Amino acid sequence: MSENPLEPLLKTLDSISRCVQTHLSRVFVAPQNASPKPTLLRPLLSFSPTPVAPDSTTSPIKEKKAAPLTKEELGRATWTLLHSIAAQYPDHPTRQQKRDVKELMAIISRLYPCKECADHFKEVLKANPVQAGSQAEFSQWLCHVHNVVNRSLGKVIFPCQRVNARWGKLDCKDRSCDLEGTVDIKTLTSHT
Ligand SMILES: Cc1cc2nc3c(=O)[nH]c(=O)nc-3n(C[C@H](O)[C@H](O)[C@H](O)COP(=O)(O)OP(=O)(O)OC[C@H]3O[C@@H](n4cnc5c(N)ncnc54)[C@H](O)[C@@H]3O)c2cc1C
Repeated sequence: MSENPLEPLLKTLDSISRCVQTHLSRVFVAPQNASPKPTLLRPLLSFSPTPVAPDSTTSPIKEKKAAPLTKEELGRATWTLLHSIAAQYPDHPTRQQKRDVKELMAIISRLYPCKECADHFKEVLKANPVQAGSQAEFSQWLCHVHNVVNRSLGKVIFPCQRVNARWGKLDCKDRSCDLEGTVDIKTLTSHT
């Protein structure tokens, strides 16, 4: 069996490291009867020939095992984005914002990464043209088309009067996430 030629050296360095660690812990760290945390006593440099597993209690990143998204996960994420856009949509959108929202729906119906869903959504849009004259109108329209998709999949119909309770404005400090729309002319005249 071939042995790593550096093995004896690594073992020696490891023993030295442990000796120094024990000595320093007696002199500097451990008061009488205290049981110091082992992590505090870990040597700054370890020469252990076997790799040390990362400490799961202190490692900040816990990666999810990579796996392709399912159609359902993609759907939930997309509806979350769309209902959040609707919740943040201004009460008095600009002409550009109205155009953008129509374009967004048209793009989703062409590029949504599930072909059968995209094709079905094209039909849904044809039968239900986008209504985005205000926040209330757009969020109700979106709720309705989501229900059309729900119905086609045999899912429960969502009560659209509860859409703002389910998808309220984002929790951003001082409403800093709100989109700016046009100035409300009625509000302006009532202040003059
Ligand atoms: C544009 C689009 C088209 C799709 N087309 C298809 C398709 O053809 N075939 C297919 O298999 N899948 C399709 N999907 C995916 C499908 O709609 C669901 O997202 C998926 O099946 C997961 O469903 P879910 O029950 O977890 O809740 P989802 O339908 O994803 O809803 C997420 C959450 O939104 C809330 N919600 C539900 N309904 C409404 C509503 N009407 N208004 C407001 N909030 C609501 C509920 O709290 C729910 O938990 C499509 C998704 C999108 C975005």
